[in-house]
Amino acid sequence: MSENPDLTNERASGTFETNAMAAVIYGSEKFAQRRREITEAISKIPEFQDSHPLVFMSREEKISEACRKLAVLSNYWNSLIDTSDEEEALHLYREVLGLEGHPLALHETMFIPSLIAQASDEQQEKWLGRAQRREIIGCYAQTEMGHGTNLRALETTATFDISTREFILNSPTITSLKWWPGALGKSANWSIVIANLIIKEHNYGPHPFMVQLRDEKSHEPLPGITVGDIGPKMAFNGADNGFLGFKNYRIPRENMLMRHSKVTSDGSYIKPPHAKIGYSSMVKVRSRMAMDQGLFLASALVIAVRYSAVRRQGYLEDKSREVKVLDYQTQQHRLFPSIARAYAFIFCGFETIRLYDQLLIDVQNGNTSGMADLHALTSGLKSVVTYQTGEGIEQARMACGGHGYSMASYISEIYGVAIGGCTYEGENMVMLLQLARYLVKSIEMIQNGKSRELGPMVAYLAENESEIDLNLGPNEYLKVFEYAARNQTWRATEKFQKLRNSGMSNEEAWNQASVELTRASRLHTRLYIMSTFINHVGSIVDQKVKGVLIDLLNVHVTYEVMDIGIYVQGLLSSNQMDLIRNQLYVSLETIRPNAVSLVDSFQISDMQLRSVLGRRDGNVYENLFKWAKSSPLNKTDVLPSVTQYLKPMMEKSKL
Ligand SMILES: CCCCC/C=C\C/C=C\C/C=C\CC/C=C/C(=O)SCCNC(=O)CCNC(=O)[C@H](O)C(C)(C)COP(=O)(O)OP(=O)(O)OC[C@H]1O[C@@H](n2cnc3c(N)ncnc32)[C@H](O)[C@@H]1OP(=O)(O)O
Ligand SMILES: Cc1cc2nc3c(=O)[nH]c(=O)nc-3n(C[C@H](O)[C@H](O)[C@H](O)COP(=O)(O)OP(=O)(O)OC[C@H]3O[C@@H](n4cnc5c(N)ncnc54)[C@H](O)[C@@H]3O)c2cc1C
Repeated sequence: MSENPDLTNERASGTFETNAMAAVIYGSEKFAQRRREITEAISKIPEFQDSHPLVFMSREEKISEACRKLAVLSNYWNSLIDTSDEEEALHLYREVLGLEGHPLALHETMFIPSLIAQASDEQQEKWLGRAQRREIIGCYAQTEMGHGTNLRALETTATFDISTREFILNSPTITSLKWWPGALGKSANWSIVIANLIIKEHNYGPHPFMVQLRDEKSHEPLPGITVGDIGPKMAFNGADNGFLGFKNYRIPRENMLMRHSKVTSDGSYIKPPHAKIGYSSMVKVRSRMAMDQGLFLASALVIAVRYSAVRRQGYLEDKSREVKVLDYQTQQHRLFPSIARAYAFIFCGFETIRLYDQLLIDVQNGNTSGMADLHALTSGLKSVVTYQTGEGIEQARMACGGHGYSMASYISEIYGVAIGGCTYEGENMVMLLQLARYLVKSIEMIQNGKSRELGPMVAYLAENESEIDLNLGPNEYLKVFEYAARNQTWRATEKFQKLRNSGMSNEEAWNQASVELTRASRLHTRLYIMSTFINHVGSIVDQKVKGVLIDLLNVHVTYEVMDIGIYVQGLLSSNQMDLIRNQLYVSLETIRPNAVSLVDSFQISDMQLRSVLGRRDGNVYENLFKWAKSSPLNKTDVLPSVTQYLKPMMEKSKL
């Protein structure tokens, strides 16, 4: 069937090449090209198609479908991608497995990275190759039923038995059961388990251990292990998040991951070079989250923008033809700032992935000095992007009206998966407070006359306000954001200090200042996102692409500043606020002809989108009808439940 002419016209009105934009989004022409090649190759392999729409499947069917595709994938793996390239691998996974989770998700995102970061060279020799060849399937078991945030209160123990040189793992209480780890329930046969290291009755706190859970031949749980699935979730139902308990389960001493902390055979403990080095797998995932969430948001926007360009409802001036809903200013205001955020998140994502890779090298070379900075940055970023992604996806759903609420849009699934990110890898509020610790310390450095020692990301906290001339462009908006973040950080810090100086304990003062502190963290992070966006656009060579991204940046800076209006009242007059508001409306109009091309540029395939509304060809209505007819409820005209219950009820009522 040919493309919907409304979309053809939209594409014709774009002022740039989507392939050139994709090269900017994905960091290089080479990778953007590789993504297309991988997508193209996959589309020719029929076994990769869903056997029927995932949304009509039970959990068991979804998991089985994911396993089926993984088995097929293992035959093609080496021919489809450069296996040493993590981004290619992740693209392949997204295309084939989608976003609902699968048995290898944690294997790739946490198990292998933990082995790389935490296992000694000998341990890597033993396990890493096996994991990379997928001879074993691993997961990351840290969270317990009773504790996820407060890692110091984890209850699982790994007690060193000097006589046998083994660790004995135990789950002493119900609340100590590992609870949530992805792929633990039914798929993984090995796990990195975080347990308290106990030697001669001294608790050295949480450490990572490599633990075999299931027999490699029968896949049956090993004696001493209780393991299973935790049941259905809001989303991610293609994943078997699990529970895990240990009863006097013994593992060799060599199974404690010993790149950094060590236990010798006589039971001596060797400290790591940094107390939190064992938390690096979390930092790794957090450093990926801006990118992953940017892509979730992008997916919802591809759907909503394409659909809004073919959905006609109501009239503007021309009463002879209904208007595309994308032409309503309210629709543009609902969608376009989110397009800008999706771009901004992806740009930040590439930056934090690069920073993590660098940190990994530094740490392997004994330099841990960058850990605190990256922990603070990624803590704030994961919190802000997950929250704003959730907001943006929900707006995208509403922008699709009634059909947005149907699973045919697939937006609800994207939403459910994306907002999981507000919780996993550290609950958002908790992570904002981690960043706040860093910001408060920075203010204390300024107060102690050490401004010169501040890192580049917090140097603005020591600066004075300057005059703002909004006609000068994005950098002036950055100054507005700096003002807001600086003011809020000082205010929150001073509140905390005042409470503490009044005699309150440090903890209680912190608690009573914490809402204000989280606000400071959000503003600081949004400033970082904006400045990364501005820097990125500044570096673009293709002038057509650059021109459109400047327009998108204008949407971003004006929308973001309007959104934090309350924090800039002392800086901007109401006339200046009006000016910004009007600039935002102008920017929405400017970007309108490029809206479809901007979302096309994400190059997210129909196979991955799984959305009837977001189809690239825009042929929504006929496919919506086809999709509804394929619902299992429509297999028969009369359901057994009608025959069994409703008919007798109606007949009884007639009497
Ligand atoms: C393969 C294809 C898949 C496709 C991929 C696509 C998309 C992705 C989609 C899905 C992913 C799927 C599933 C997600 C998997 C999820 C996994 C998990 O959730 S794993 C579990 C994660 N758990 C957490 O994040 C726990 C959160 N809690 C913590 O991190 C810590 O407990 C907390 C809150 C930081 C406090 O730690 P604690 O030990 O109590 O700290 P202290 O108070 O003793 O000390 C605090 C000081 O330590 C510094 N600190 C803390 N963490 C770090 C760190 N990581 N690095 C450096 N420094 C750290 C902290 O700043 C304090 O320093 P100061 O005292 O202020 O100097
Ligand atoms: C989809 C999904 C996948 C997951 N995958 C894994 C996995 O593979 N492996 C794994 O180990 N775990 C996994 N988890 C668990 C996840 O990491 C934890 O749920 C998460 O870290 C939050 O911890 P919690 O559940 O203990 O929340 P809680 O800490 O109980 O949070 C409850 C409330 O208390 C507040 N709170 C808690 N502490 C503080 C504080 N100090 N200050 C202020 N407020 C506070 C929080 O902000 C929140 O509002 C997953 C979770 C989900 C949802």
